[in-house]
Amino acid sequence: MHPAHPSAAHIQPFGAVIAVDSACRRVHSVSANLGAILDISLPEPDQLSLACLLGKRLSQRVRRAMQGRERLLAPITFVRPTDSRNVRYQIHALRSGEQVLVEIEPLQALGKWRLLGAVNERLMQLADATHQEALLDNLVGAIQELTGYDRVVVCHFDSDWHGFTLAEAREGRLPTILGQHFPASDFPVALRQAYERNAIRYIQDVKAPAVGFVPETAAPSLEDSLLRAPAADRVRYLQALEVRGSLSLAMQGDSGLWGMVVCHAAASHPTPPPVRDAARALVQMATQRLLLLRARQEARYLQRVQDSLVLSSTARKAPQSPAQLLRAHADTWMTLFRARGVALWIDGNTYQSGSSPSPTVTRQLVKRLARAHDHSGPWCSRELATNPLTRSLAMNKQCGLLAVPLPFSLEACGWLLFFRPQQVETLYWAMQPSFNQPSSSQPSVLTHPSSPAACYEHVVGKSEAWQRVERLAAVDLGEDLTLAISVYEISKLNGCLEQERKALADANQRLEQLAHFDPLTQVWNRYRIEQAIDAELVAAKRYGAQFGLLLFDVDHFKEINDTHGHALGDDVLVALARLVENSLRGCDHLGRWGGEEFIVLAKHADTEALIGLAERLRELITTLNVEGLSKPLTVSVGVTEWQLDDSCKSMVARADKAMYRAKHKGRNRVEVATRKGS
Ligand SMILES: Nc1nc2c(ncn2[C@@H]2O[C@H](COP(=O)(O)OP(=O)(O)OP(=O)(O)O)[C@@H](O)[C@H]2O)c(=O)[nH]1
Repeated sequence: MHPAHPSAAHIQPFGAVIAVDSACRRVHSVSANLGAILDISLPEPDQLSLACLLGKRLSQRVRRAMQGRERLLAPITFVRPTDSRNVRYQIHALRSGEQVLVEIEPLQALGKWRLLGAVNERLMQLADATHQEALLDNLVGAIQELTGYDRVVVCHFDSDWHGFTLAEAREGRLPTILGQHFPASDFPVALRQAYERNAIRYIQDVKAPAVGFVPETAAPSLEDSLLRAPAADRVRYLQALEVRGSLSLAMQGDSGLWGMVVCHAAASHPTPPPVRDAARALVQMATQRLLLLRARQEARYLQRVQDSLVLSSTARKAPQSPAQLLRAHADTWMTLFRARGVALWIDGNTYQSGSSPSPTVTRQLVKRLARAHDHSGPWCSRELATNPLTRSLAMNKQCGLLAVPLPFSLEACGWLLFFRPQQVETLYWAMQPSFNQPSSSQPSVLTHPSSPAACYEHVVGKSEAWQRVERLAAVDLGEDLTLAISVYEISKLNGCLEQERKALADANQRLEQLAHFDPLTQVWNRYRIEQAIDAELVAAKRYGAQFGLLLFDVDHFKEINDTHGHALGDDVLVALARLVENSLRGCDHLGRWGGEEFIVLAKHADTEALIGLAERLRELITTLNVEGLSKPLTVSVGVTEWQLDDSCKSMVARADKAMYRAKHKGRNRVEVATRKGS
């Protein structure tokens, strides 16, 4: 809406400018209309000082107010009597390079209190607005009413600096431009910066003849002057919009220019300084309110994302794998981030949902991101087909990407990837964009010009833009996911450790079984019964406890094997061991000494008790019934009691001798070892 070029040193005729040195004393040049505006005749400029133009007191006041300042904090008003009446003026001053520009504007009489009342009422309404739409409608309505312009719009800048009219109030003399776009070339960087220094631009009448400076050679730079005359291309531009008078007010967001309030009039439209200031106050209030509403909206969105971050809290109780996480949450995430596809890339594995590229393409994409993206924040693009990082990847269905690194450790990184499809957007341009200087951001495809001053363009190859708040929320989600997946990995490792621990315990148990038990009969083996005898010997020596051994051997076992087979022989040994073991006291132990020989370790027993036990066992064994066995089973038993200085070997040897004696004496009997070991 505003061509960029600063005007040459000309001002608009409704005010006058005095260019003085930086100390506000010596006059360098004055606008040619100064005499007419102040109703005085001017001497030659090189004879002039600010004091002789404004009077000593006023010039001193200006000098003091400008000390150490870039511009006056508040305008200074003064009254000058002329022949017919007193004329009120307003002075504004600002520095421009090495000079100070003193701008003088006559003030028309205004219904001051009426203005204040109207502004106050509107300020209250703006402060109460609860939605952006209502707020902006209120704002344009208030400014239109206050200033009387034919058309007042709010124009918001998108991420490409194209302007878009969001709200409009009209009196009917100019056509609507609501919902239309203005190309970024209308708002070049220099102009945007100028709005940061001076929030108001005002053109009373584009057709008014511009006023030069005297002497022309000393004309100042008027870049930030409110009085500056519009440059020729701006005049053409406004005329193309059928606009003669314009007032623009910047809306400064927290990260630069959010938008502008632009007032247009079809005819010359004098707007007195107090009205401009009141309009500016309304815009500032509305901008503050807007920022607050947006901050609240963002906070609500972030809260929704936070509410979806149940992962880290539930993760500890029931850790989920990346695939499970994606299955459970992909739909919620896609809704929150307005995405059609989501993918997780973790440790070389891809998990995806919705419209995402193939795992191979995802792998390539992640590799490139890891190489090119050098900080921990998110990476995003809405034009994957033209972005140098992604243009050679086959992602036809995906047009926009928001990629968040998941920092698992210094070496390992995963990625959370959101994909958006192309969104064909129709931009309604307020006038033929080619009207202005061509620029890279100028739309290239234009179709169906519906009128000389309006046309529309289909913008292809772009997804919806990723909002700042979405990028912030994605980082939150990324951190939460990193935590949840780490918890899962740790619990998986713990699970493996637990499995290994159990396997080790099982192996130890098997080893213990092998080391201590006879594999056929499952009673103690020779090694274990020897251990038990040794332990008992220690106890006996220390406490003098009585104990003894019964060594028994199956009679004619070879015959059983030979007659019925080795397998039945085995069955006999198993049945015999079971029978004897079950008949023993809990403190006594049975062990297989080897072949068909067994030992009973009988505790707290003297010779008499040992003999009793041996006889009981011998008789019991004759009752053993093994299927297939034709004759009753008998054993020969050697009994020995513990003697001082005994060892396991000596005790077993004595029992063995006694047992052989039993064999020799006819088998199926009990023999007690003598003290000497015979
Ligand atoms: N089925 C089976 N036979 C075994 C096992 N261990 C040893 N034998 C057999 O037991 C038999 C023992 O025979 P011998 O030592 O001649 O004694 P015996 O036939 O019992 O005769 P006496 O002891 O003199 O009554 C041998 O044939 C061994 O092969 C075993 O675990 N299973």
